[in-house]
Amino acid sequence: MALLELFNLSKRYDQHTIALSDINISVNKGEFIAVIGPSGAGKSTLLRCINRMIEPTNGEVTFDGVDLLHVKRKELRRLRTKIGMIFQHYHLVNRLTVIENVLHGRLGYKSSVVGALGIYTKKEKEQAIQLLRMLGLADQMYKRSDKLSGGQKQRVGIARALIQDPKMLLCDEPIASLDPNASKIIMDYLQKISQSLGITVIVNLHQVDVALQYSDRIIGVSQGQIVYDGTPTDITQEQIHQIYGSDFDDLMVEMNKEKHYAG
Ligand SMILES: Nc1ncnc2c1ncn2[C@@H]1O[C@H](COP(=O)(O)OP(=O)(O)OP(=O)(O)O)[C@@H](O)[C@H]1O
Repeated sequence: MALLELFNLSKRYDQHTIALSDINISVNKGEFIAVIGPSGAGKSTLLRCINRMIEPTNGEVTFDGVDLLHVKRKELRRLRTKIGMIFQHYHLVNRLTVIENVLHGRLGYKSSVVGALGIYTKKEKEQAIQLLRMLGLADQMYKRSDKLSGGQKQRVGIARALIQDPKMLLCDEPIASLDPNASKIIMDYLQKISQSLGITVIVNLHQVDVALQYSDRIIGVSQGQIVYDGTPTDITQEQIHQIYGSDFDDLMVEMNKEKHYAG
């Protein structure tokens, strides 16, 4: 059985903006999927419709056998703990320490009172420490989060998502604010997490070369529709051109620049 299925998923923001139309995707456990496409194609909307951060206009989202669009609030909250989210701008609480930010990932499991008091079990704290060690942040645990580099902040974001004990991670442009070195570290961690923990990863990316390098499957989105769904080895230059349309030339210039910097 697929872990996630989208049937005819559509999102219309207003009369003139159809961000997604009739998206159909079936995702298996452990898959590493890169969603690529030009700016405004609908990548963010797609990711956010999956966990209902954005309400889809039509269609169905089935996650782990449950119809997500018709569950009650409480059940949605429970299911969302199984879907970790990673953001371009990290969404950390700056004045809190690294470990406190990671523990925030447990809030979905707690009543609002217990959560507001910052009460966490010994087991949760041990798990936070273990995750921070795994992500190379053992020395940073008690630092304020705003003292970290971008790449370190994103690793805190990953630890916060993992402490939820998720079955799937949705990553919305996780490396768009990072330099190539930090980007590589983050992508390597996401790949390792997917491979060693069997967690499904869906990642929106601007960088086609990164998508080709890391994913098992590429979903190309253009003007709210899927125009490619297949392996990175099968995708042709023409298909990349079709996905990016008039942005294709800029993309090639960017890719060449990155190659140049990488030596
Ligand atoms: N809150 C909103 N209200 C109205 N229109 C929106 C809203 N959010 C996004 N859109 C529009 O929906 C379309 C898809 O946007 P979306 O952000 O999903 O694209 P994207 O592929 O993630 O782009 P980018 O790569 O630039 O982040 C765009 O035309 C955008 O202008």
